[in-house]
Amino acid sequence: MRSAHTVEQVRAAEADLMARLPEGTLMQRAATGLAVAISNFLGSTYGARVVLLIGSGDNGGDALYAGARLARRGAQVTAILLSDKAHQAGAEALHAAGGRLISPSDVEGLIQGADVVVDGIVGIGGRPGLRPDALAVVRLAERFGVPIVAVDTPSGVDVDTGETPEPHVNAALTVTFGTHKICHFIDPAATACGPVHLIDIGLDLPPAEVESLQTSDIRRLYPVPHGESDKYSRGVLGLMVGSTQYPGAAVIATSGALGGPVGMVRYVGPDAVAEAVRAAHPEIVAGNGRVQAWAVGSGLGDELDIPRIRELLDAEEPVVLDADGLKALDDSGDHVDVLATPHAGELARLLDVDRATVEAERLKHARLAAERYDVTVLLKGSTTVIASPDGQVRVNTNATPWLATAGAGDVLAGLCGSLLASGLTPLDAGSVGAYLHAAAANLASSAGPITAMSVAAALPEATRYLLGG
Ligand SMILES: NC(=O)C1=CN([C@@H]2O[C@H](COP(=O)(O)OP(=O)(O)OC[C@H]3O[C@@H](n4cnc5c(N)ncnc54)[C@H](O)[C@@H]3O)[C@@H](O)[C@H]2O)[C@@H](O)CC1
Ligand SMILES: [K+]
Repeated sequence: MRSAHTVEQVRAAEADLMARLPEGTLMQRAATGLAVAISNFLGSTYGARVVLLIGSGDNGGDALYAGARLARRGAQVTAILLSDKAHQAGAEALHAAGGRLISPSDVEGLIQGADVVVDGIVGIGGRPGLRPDALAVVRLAERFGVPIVAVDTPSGVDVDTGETPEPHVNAALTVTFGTHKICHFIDPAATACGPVHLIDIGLDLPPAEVESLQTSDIRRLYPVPHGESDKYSRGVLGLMVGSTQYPGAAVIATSGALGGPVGMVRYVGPDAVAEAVRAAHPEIVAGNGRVQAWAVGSGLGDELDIPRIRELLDAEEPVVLDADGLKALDDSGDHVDVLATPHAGELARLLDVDRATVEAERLKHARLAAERYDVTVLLKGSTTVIASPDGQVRVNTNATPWLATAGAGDVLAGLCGSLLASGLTPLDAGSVGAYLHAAAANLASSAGPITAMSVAAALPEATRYLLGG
């Protein structure tokens, strides 16, 4: 599991460790890792032209010490001082190593000729936005296509929320220390980070508020059948999806469900749709019967039956509630067994705000809806946020933009239903489902277009690969 801690948690852990170590040890650990990461990014350090953007705090200190290391290995390092004060010992170290320190005037030629710009403007002490001098230099780097390596966080983003209300750095690589910060996982800031490289500086951290699954977590959580398993004990999923208006949703969601761990799928819906589902998937059983979980809502269109869905929500079995089905959600009941899977527009309707607000503040709104409706909310998007009513959050960051295609949500609903039916909690089902869905999309896509059905078809192979088969 990758963890993202809040600034407050990081500061407390740093203070604790610093009290036990000689002064400056942590910054040296950070700067050493940063210098190695920049070297690797550059490929060759000797003769490389490195420009450091230096703010007033320790983030600039990290950049200055890393710059000194690079200068000693033959790089031409220039630090642009963007504040009246800069980390003094760091500035002295850079000077002693042969680096230059300059003011931000007349730097166009310097930036144009740089191989890399290192963003040491602000880190976890930063507020959103960039001051005019910093913004001007960052814009120059963008104009000349010079890659920016961000120290700890891309300056200007909101570190604890992943929001980007003001101008900020867009990094080609972010090198962070001790633990991930929330902005590394949650869009739009996560996109501004580029790939994130974590350097261990020995912090002892409390449990994280925000986590992101890795392959080892999929192996730990996936319900792999064993010798005693039969189709019932593996779980039976009931699907109430699709309509005569949208029969394709039923076929696609069924593909997603059958690509998951469930032992059997029952389809409940109009006869004509059941026929279409059976034609595509002869394995399914049509009609009501005992199930361990439901997936409800995708493509119901005008045939949405709110009282029937509310009956399912009130029953014992856990439910994935998708698309049109979300209209049945009310904020009065106890829905802890429900995994709601809205996109930003649907979540906006649930919270009576506009879609752009949800997209700009994804973590906040996923948490708000989880709390208000007492459900686990899986907010779909480039980074998918899964928030449970008890405050735990998981984020999926491995999706390909090609996954933004019609029917992909139906696959996810079926897959998450399959995971719920085989016994996972809504938080685990949502986070494992989002991970596998993205992994299958990556496999099917190989950087090209995909269809929802090709994503569903790639689920077994992606799962086999992740489980180590
Ligand atoms: N505390 C520690 O032990 C360690 C800290 N490290 C580094 O220290 C950083 C935190 O350092 P600081 O607490 O000094 O804070 P920063 O360097 O992030 O910010 C410095 C100051 O900049 C000002 N500021 C805030 N927003 C701004 C903005 N938008 N534009 C311009 N100036 C702004 C504030 O006065 C703030 O205190 C971390 O991100 C990390 O890079 C690392 O060296 C690892 C160890
Ligand atoms: K930074």
